[in-house]
Amino acid sequence: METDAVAQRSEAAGQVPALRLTGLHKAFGATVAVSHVDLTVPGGSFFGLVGPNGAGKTTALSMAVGLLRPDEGGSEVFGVDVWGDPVQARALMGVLPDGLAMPERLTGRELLTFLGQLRGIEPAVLAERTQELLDVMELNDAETTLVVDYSTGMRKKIGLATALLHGPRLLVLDEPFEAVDPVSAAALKTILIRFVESGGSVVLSSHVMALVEQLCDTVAIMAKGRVVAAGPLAEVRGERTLEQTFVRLVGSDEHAGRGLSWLAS
Ligand SMILES: Nc1ncnc2c1ncn2[C@@H]1O[C@H](COP(=O)(O)OP(=O)(O)OP(=O)(O)O)[C@@H](O)[C@H]1O
Repeated sequence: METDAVAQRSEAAGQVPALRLTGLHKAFGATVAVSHVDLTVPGGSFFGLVGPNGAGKTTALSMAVGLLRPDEGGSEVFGVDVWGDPVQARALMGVLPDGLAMPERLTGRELLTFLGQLRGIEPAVLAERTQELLDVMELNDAETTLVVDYSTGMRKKIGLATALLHGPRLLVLDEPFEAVDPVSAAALKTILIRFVESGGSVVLSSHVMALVEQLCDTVAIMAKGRVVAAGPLAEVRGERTLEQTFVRLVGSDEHAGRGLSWLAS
């Protein structure tokens, strides 16, 4: 299904999309990373963005949330222009970017407290949320560990905690499960499912098709900077698995299965 059809369907249902990208375009020199992408994430959906390495997922999500200025096009969060009204747009969303930059010489609790204070969250509410997030993310044992000394998976978890802290309506998560151990991943999945069940919307990018199939109700497949399929999961994959659909649309590597013969010799 074309993404315009998704937009028409959600508008017909009287819903403002959680995220709407229109004509987003970005080139780095001669490399077109994202090519005039239109994408609609319906409110209340659990949206998975998949694509091979270099497809443009991180670039598209960075522009969507206001971290990277597009060459052309725009992004709206619940109808709020991300570039026109960044303060309101940022209040509506929580973001887990790829390659997180955050104050690192703080413990997890100090980091959440500091960011919560910056966001003007009332002290008692902030203390309660911080404790709850550290509990749920199982970061309590690392009470005295500075974020700079966290493992990659722990950094993902504290990053997700900072994204959730102000109670956003939309979460935009770039590879949230990368390097996260299975036990922590199960906890993160539960948090995200609960978030969507309570009315929140999630957009996540991932390479792991099984995970996207398990969690997401709506998906988009990107390749070479373009969206090649988008819509409800069941419509995009049809009778196939998402992985089969992905390989069919994106194309398998013609070199796969051949070459490197010296490895077996
Ligand atoms: N800052 C940059 N400078 C130059 N080229 C860039 C920059 N950021 C991204 N690119 C290029 O843009 C293209 C898209 O990259 P992007 O990181 O958005 O893809 P991706 O789908 O997130 O990939 P991956 O799954 O490997 O993380 C790639 O060709 C990449 O090399």
